[in-house]
Amino acid sequence: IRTILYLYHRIYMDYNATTPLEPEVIQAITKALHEAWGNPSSSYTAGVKAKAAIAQARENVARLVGGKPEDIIFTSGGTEANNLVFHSALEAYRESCRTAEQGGDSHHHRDNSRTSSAWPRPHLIISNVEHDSVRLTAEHLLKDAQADVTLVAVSKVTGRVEVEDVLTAVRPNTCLISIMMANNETGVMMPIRELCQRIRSVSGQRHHRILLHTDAAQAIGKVGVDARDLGVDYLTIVGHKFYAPRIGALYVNGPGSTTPLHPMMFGGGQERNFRPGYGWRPIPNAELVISNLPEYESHMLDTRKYLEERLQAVFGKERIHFNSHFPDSESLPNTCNVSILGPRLQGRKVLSSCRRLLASVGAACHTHRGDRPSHILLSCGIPEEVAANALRLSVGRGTSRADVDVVVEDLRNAVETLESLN
Ligand SMILES: Cc1ncc(COP(=O)(O)O)c(C=O)c1O
Ligand SMILES: O=C(O)CC[SeH]
Repeated sequence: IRTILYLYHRIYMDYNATTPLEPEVIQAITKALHEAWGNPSSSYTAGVKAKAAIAQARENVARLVGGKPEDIIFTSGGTEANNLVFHSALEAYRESCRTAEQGGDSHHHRDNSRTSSAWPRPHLIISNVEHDSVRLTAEHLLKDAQADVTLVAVSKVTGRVEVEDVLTAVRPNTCLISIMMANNETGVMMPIRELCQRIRSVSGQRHHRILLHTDAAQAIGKVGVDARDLGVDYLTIVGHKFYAPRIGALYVNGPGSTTPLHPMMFGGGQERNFRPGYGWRPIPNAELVISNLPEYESHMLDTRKYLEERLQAVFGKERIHFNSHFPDSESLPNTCNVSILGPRLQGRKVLSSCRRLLASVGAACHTHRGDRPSHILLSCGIPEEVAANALRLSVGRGTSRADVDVVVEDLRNAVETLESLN
């Protein structure tokens, strides 16, 4: 029975969409639910234990991203963290306008009106391959006439944002540049460190500070992430991408002092009033990544390379197009975006014909787009008929070469079935 079960259990290769909880994390959560259920503000044992669990988690997340515990603000997830960055950047811009209007006397009574019409609207710069929680936030602010927005197109040669293109987009009223650290569909990594260095080199003589944010959701747990080495002001952390609970956090370099941070909600003072309310707090899952990242990274890279070798061996190099291969770009170790060429092999059709493989054709939040090819791939210069056949295969810490063999055989059978249909 076990053999039959094994032969027919599914193989998950959609780790960029979300990850399962590590058993150790489930145990830690269960223990916390039994013992540290109190209100962290309460002085009795259950509350003291809850407060200690949060402090430990904060310390671990800070170590995970190269920050200090006081730099970590827990949120409900990456979407909230990204929205908090945009909200804070606009508030900071309005404050700098008000201060300038009052002759630079920041102690003058605050004029609570919005930025006077004398000042241009704040300007935001994002890439054209951002996650929807960045793209749609910027789109809303544009439609609501709260900000001007520039989408910097990724290079169709490298699949990544080029620093010069971002610099060219900078205006006197630019207040935020938000570029993701790694793309969730292609796995291509963006030149965040170089971008921050170049922007800071031109920021000195500006009236409006340019705040720098990277959404590191897809990078954490796969590659090393060091916010201070990158030089960002904000960095988004998403728990369910590295086997942690569905929570998020925002790294802020000195929240409310070095870097502006303005709450979107008001309440009981939690998170130093930057993000009040008792959401679920992560169990110190970050420790696993801190201790094991080199092994995780090398294992995922080995598995992905093996997957790519087997795909070419089974289908032939001429029938396989790797949509995540850009010669001059770094990419995540675990992501293989691949198209099996052929008029009947659209990605969704192939996946629905598979009996074992669980994967996606692109971002989970784009499933409403139906059979339209991914705009991310089209933005990277992938031809439409190739993008239509895309399969996003993202391996995890535990994906084995045996899993790869099963998946490639499953794909071979699916393609054979689809191509035999008249
Ligand atoms: C790149 C990226 N940013 C942000 C998010 C949103 O995070 P959350 O699902 O915690 O809101 C995700 C995943 O869903 C993501 O892949
Ligand atoms: O890329 C994914 O599937 C998660 C973000 Se929608």
